[in-house]
Amino acid sequence: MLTPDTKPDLLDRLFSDLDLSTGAVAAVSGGSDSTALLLLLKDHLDRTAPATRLLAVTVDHGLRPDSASEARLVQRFCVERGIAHRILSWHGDKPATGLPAAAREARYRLLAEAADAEGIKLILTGHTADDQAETVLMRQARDDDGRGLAGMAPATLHDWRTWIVRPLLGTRRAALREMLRARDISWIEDPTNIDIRFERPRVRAKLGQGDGERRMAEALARSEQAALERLDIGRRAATLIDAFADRPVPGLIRLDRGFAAHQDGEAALYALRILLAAVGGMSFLADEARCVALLSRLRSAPLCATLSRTVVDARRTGIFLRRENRNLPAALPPSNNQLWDNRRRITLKDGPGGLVIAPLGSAAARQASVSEDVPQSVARAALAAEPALWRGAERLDFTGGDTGPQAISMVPVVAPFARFLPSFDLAPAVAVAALVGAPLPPAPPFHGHDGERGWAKA
Ligand SMILES: Nc1ncnc2c1ncn2[C@@H]1O[C@H](COP(=O)(O)OP(=O)(O)OP(=O)(O)O)[C@@H](O)[C@H]1O
Repeated sequence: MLTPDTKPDLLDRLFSDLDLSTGAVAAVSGGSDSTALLLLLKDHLDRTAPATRLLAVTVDHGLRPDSASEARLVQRFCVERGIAHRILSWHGDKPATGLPAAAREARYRLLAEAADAEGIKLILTGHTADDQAETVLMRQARDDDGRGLAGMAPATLHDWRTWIVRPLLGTRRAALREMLRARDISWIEDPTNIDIRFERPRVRAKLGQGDGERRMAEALARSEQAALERLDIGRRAATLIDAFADRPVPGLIRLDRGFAAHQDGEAALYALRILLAAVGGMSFLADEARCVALLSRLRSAPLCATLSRTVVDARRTGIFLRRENRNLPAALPPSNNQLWDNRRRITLKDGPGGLVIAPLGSAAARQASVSEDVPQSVARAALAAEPALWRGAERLDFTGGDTGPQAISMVPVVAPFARFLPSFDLAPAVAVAALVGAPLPPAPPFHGHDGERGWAKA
């Protein structure tokens, strides 16, 4: 446990696993945990690698009257210690519902942009064991499918490019605060952290009473177990995806019929949930109970069903998955780093140049040449829902790529993990990436433990 007189080598263990070669962005709100993170990291770097670039970033969400002055306090704190610091403000529209989730998305986007601008590949946050226990208890209360009980992953890949790491996830908040007090350092108390109108502060308050310590220890033990299980089932699902799935034409996944009858039914179920989300362009895995029913029907008869925006067409020759042809995005000019239908990432070097992206459509798909070993109607229906670039009525290269002076790419993504990929799910994410033609994700930023953390395949 961390105490004020904790030996440097023990402290260093928090960071010694990390590949800090491109530098680090520390996400610092000014609260106790992220202030402690910044100080510990600075100490570690001063001792072990003083030339490493360290940038502290504070996001001003503009949601509380004091947020701007608090950000400036953090700035002063950093300047006094010779730490580079930036304040980034969340401008865009603030939604009336789902505000915390929108704030979180914006925060990570801004942090990733700051890292990108400096060529830094790593963001560190101050999430603690206390945060982890709260997260697990909240998810448990929601009758989660069990995956969520793993809590926060030690690392999460943002936008398939920047790793967010949580080095303090095994450290208690009280220990960090003790360390700060011993150094005579104060921190900002965010009033929303004790506002019991919100769920997390309510859970936090309960953990501070009576048998709170025991409940916290139980929640942490449960999350460790759930994390191991999630890694394990992810690896088994990845093995099945590798063995049973291929992509005969863009937008179409074929599963060998043996997939549905595989003896590792649990892994087949997990693989199916991931594949349905990937094909349908969904951020969430397909519903577990409905997939159980679907898998069992797939074992016996031919069928055609729709789940998670994906048409499941099971025939004698295979189980075919394709994006349903409803509710596809309307024709729109492409914009940079946009996710199209949550299935393609658009990268635009110049302006849209009068181009629009729209589904290929069935008329054009009918003219496409399709390999003989796939049912033609199925292949064409899949192609019709794929994105194409148009200039007026003229269709350009429908798979994207360079279009004359315009450089546009429309690279496949692994929908459920395109924005956030928890390290727990790395193995199936890599398997689906290889399947749909998405680039492989960057390896997690840990020395020597890649296999253990799920980077088992690439
Ligand atoms: N406004 C912000 N600017 C930069 N980073 C932030 C901001 N808000 C949160 N974070 C990062 O996310 C982590 C978890 O956020 P959370 O909201 O749980 O913490 P907090 O109460 O704001 O502050 P702390 O974790 O520092 O006590 C923080 O430790 C910090 O690394």
